[in-house]
Formats: sequence, C-alpha cells, structure tokens
Amino acid sequence: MLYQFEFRTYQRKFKRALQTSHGIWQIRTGIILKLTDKNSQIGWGEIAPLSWFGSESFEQALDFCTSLSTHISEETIFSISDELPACQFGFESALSKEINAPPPAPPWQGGEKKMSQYSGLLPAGKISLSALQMLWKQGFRTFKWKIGVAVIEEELQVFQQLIEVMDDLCDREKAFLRLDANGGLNYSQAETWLQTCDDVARIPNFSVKIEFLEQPLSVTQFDKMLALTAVYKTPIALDESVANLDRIQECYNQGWRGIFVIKPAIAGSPSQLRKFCQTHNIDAVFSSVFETQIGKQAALNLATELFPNSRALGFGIDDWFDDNHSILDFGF
Ligand SMILES: O=C(O)CCC(=O)c1ccccc1C(=O)O
Ligand SMILES: [Mg+2]
Repeated sequence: MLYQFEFRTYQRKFKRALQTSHGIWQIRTGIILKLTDKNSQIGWGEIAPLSWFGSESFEQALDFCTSLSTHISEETIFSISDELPACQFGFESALSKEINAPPPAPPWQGGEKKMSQYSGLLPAGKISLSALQMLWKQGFRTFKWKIGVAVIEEELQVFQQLIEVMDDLCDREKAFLRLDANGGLNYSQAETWLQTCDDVARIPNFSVKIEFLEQPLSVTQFDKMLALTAVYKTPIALDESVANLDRIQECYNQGWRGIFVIKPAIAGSPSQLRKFCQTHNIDAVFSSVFETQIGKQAALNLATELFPNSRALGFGIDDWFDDNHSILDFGF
C-alpha cells in the first residue's frame, strides 16, 4: 500500500530556556508527518530529534524527509536506517493511525491518567522552589530536578530546601523526587549525591522519597555507574547511556538491571522497542523529549501498552513552552 506523504516543520520557544549540564536549549524544532492512505485515512507522526543526546539532528531528519517522494510504502518506513531513530519513531507512529487529528487531547483531559501519574519537570537552580509550588497545585506528586548545572555546594543547599518544602506540602501522602545530572557529575560528586540521597531515606517521618539519580556520569563511564549501584541504596537510572534501542540492548547485555529511561521519540522503531520490552523484564521510566502532542500521544500509548502500572511518566512538561512565540502550523 502506498501512502501520500506530507510534512511540516515546527519551532517552539521555551518560556525559560532549558538548562542542563549539556548547555542551554532555547528552541525545540521538529517535523510533523502526515500519511494519507488510499481510503483517505490519515495518520500523524512526529520527528523530534535530540542530537545532543545521540539521535540524528533536525537537519538530517529534514534531509531524509525531503529525499522521499510524495508517495511512500510501508517497506520504505520499515527500512529507515538505525542512524535515524527519531525518523523511525515518527514514520512508524504515523503508520499506526492511532492519532487521528492534531492536536489530540492532552492525556489528563481524556481522564485515563491523573497528574499524579506524571512527573513534573522542575527547572535547575533556586527557581525550582517556586516551580514546585505551582506543579504541586496542579496535582503532581513526582518531580524531576536538573542538577550538575551549578556548583555542587550550591545545588546541595537548594536540594535541602526543596525536599523540606516538599515534605511540608505533604499531608499524609508521599512525594517523589528524581535528580537528573545529565552526565554532568564526576565520580566523587556522584558519591556525594548518592550518600545525600541515602541519608534522606533515613530521616524519620519524612514524606519525601528520592526515587533515583539519573545519569550521574557521562556515557563513557558505564562501568563506574554499574559499580555505584552496588554501593548505594538510591537507585540509578540510565538516560543518555540508553538513548536508543541499540544502546538499551548493549547496557542490558553488560549487566544493567537498574532503571532505564526510555524516550520513545528517539529510541528508534517502536515495534522493535516493543519486542525488546516484551522479552526482557526491565525497570523502565518513560520520558519526553519536548515533543508536541502528536509525538507525546504516540509515546504515551506505547508506555501504557508496555508498562501499564509503571513509574510516573516523565511527560510533565506542558508549561515549558511559550506558544505565542512558536511556529506551529499543522494546517496541511
Ligand atoms: O524525563 C522527564 O521527566 C522530563 C524530560 C527530560 O528531563 C528531558 C527532556 C528533554 C531532553 C532530555 C531530558 C532528560 O531527561 O535529560
Ligand atoms: Mg535525563
């Protein structure tokens, strides 16, 4: 079967630039795909590359889309190179036709998931304290905070304030905090953070649980992260190290049984990812790459299918964009 293929690029501006240990990110660029079959049935997909994470770049994805003809087959889609994982995701999602019209309803308006099933993303630094209050009011009870951005002494201080504020907000319920270093710590800093988190777990009557430390060290230091899991109680989650399915498989084969952060939009072919997750019992956290509702819906559908009762979903990022200063033209 041949599909008529059309695409549009988009640009979305962050309200406040995303700061990670990789640097500062101001604008999210991506591509919306539209496939129309011979019965005029439409499937939508999204390519949201993250080149600093190891996926193809926006330019490479755009070159690929431009190189295709206006009518493409399933064979073309299922033979997209593994070098283009975000394209594999976008085209396969469009093929599945599960997303009917852009933009699909936000998941929390559909009623199938509550805010408490998402993790809200806090900005790096002290401003996280006011962001926490806002996200708490919206119903989030799991939060992720970026570390490895400022000097460690400063971040440890904000961390103590953050968990105190969280504990004060808790009324019999529990709250969870994830720390994401984006590979920006050295070994001794990683030890300091893990020890600090282990200490939090021993505070009597404390309502805040440190769920995990995400990607403390760089991708090249897999063995060291594996070693750290044997020393500290606080779990470690790999993110950059498992950016695509090949890397997920590699880390699994090298003995990783800690948490895997899966970002479906850059992980590669969803059908291959499905196969892997169905044959290996992994502890997974699904996470956003700041895709639009189209990619997000496809990613969440996969997450819910594969891990129906999993950890909070890392898709609590809706407040991050300023769409009055964005170019989002889905009017095909
Ligand atoms: O995972 C989440 O909760 C939010 C998404 C997130 O942190 C993220 C978003 C875009 C790029 C990288 C990352 C990351 O996890 O490092
Ligand atoms: Mg991360």
